[in-house]
Amino acid sequence: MESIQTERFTDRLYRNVEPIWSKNFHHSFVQGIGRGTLERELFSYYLKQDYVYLIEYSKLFAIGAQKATSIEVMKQFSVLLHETLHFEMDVHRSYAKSFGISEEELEQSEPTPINLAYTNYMLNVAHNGTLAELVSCLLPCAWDYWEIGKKLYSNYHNELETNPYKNWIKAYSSDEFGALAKWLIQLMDELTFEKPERELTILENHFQTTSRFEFLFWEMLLNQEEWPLQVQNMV
Ligand SMILES: Cc1ncc(CO)c(N)n1
Repeated sequence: MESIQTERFTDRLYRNVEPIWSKNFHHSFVQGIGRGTLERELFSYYLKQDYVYLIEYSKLFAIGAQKATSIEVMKQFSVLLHETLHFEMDVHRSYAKSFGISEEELEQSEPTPINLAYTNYMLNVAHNGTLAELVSCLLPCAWDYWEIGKKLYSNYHNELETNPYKNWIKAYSSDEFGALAKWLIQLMDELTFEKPERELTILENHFQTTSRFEFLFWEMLLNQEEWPLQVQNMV
């Protein structure tokens, strides 16, 4: 007799945001990274904005460890925190170094309104919501970047050696980065097992919202959407 495989919650999440993730992959900023044609100045801008994004994003892993109810889950969040601060942000730091941007300059980048809205949304949910809500917010960041990395690698691997962004593509398509995303997917399925629809809908909404923020982030980078009305600090 055939066993009936019920759909995992993360399959449903994936189906739900597929049109958004497809737009993310086809975004001209992302394709510019894949082809290696993205202007260096725009990539530098990305490095700075993404660096301050990652500082806030990595705090979600610390809050995840705090909200975990088992040592296994705590350990895994501490691995995610470590890997983000070291492995992932090292990619940014080494690109910045080769572009003549100091670590201090990276850290002091002023987040744009979209960047700030995105990290604040996630941190608000992380502080006030359940562990499942926290995971549903950060999952598109890890999972969609992995999808983008894998697809860029498979579409452009022939030209990779001459692509200035090859280390970025290699990092996000790597098995190491994939393993972190896969663990979060598995955790999402465990945390939602046999949960009522009313709770699942809330998670689905967070997942959609942060998937849309991913799109807005690429748009913001391409158009360099800064704050209006620049002000100077008084010294
Ligand atoms: C905006 C953004 N989303 C996701 C990731 C992947 O961690 C990243 N580096 N930046």
